[in-house]
Amino acid sequence: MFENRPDRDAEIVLLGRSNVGKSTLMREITGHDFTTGGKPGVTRQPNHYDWASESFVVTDLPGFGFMSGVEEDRQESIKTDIVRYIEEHADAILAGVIVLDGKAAVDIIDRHTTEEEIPHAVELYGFLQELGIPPVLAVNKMDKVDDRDERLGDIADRFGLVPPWEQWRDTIAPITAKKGDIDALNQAVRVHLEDAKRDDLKKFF
Ligand SMILES: Nc1nc2c(ncn2[C@@H]2O[C@H](COP(=O)(O)OP(=O)(O)OP(=O)(O)O)[C@@H](O)[C@H]2O)c(=O)[nH]1
Ligand SMILES: [Mg+2]
Repeated sequence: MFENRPDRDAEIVLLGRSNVGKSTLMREITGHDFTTGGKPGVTRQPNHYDWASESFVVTDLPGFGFMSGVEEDRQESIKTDIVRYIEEHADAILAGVIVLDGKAAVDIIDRHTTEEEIPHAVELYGFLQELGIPPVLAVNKMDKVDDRDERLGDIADRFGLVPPWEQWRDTIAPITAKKGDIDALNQAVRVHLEDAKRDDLKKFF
């Protein structure tokens, strides 16, 4: 179980498969350097960044899905811990940012869509909605995507959002975290902070 969460009454969480760029995005949001790496499974415990003055914390959760050198049981238990964490702190969480690799996401989702299986990211999206947490899809690594609108339209479709993707700017945010281009995400998060009547936190995004 994850146990190092600071006691704060407002939170934004970053979720997503390993290696999609969660910790890189965390660095861009907070200005603080978190360990990032080329190998999946770098982050094993949540990274929390909190502002004492505002009772606000941003949390970079460990990646789920395939992690090199991590046993399957361990991967399953990380997933269970993530689900429990979200359930436990649902009242505080004002948005759940699901980070996707813009270039790989559609293929990964399609590969895992069968009669018995829902892809993790899609499952997580529905899970957040059930708990009343607004999900935001941060479509990262857009620097590697050439057919931008088509790709974003496919991603919208896979999450049950009717294309064109531009109708869903509160939910779909194309970004390139590595280059600090995260404006679309900041805008989406600000909308949800406003909805939660937490305009005081908009200055962080
Ligand atoms: N091309 C490109 N690469 C990126 C971008 N953002 C992150 N990366 C790279 O993707 C790799 C993984 O980034 P991390 O931030 O460590 O990913 P993570 O999701 O935290 O990974 P885990 O901790 O393993 O779950 C690193 O090599 C980053 O430099 C981006 O916008 N574009
Ligand atoms: Mg990480």
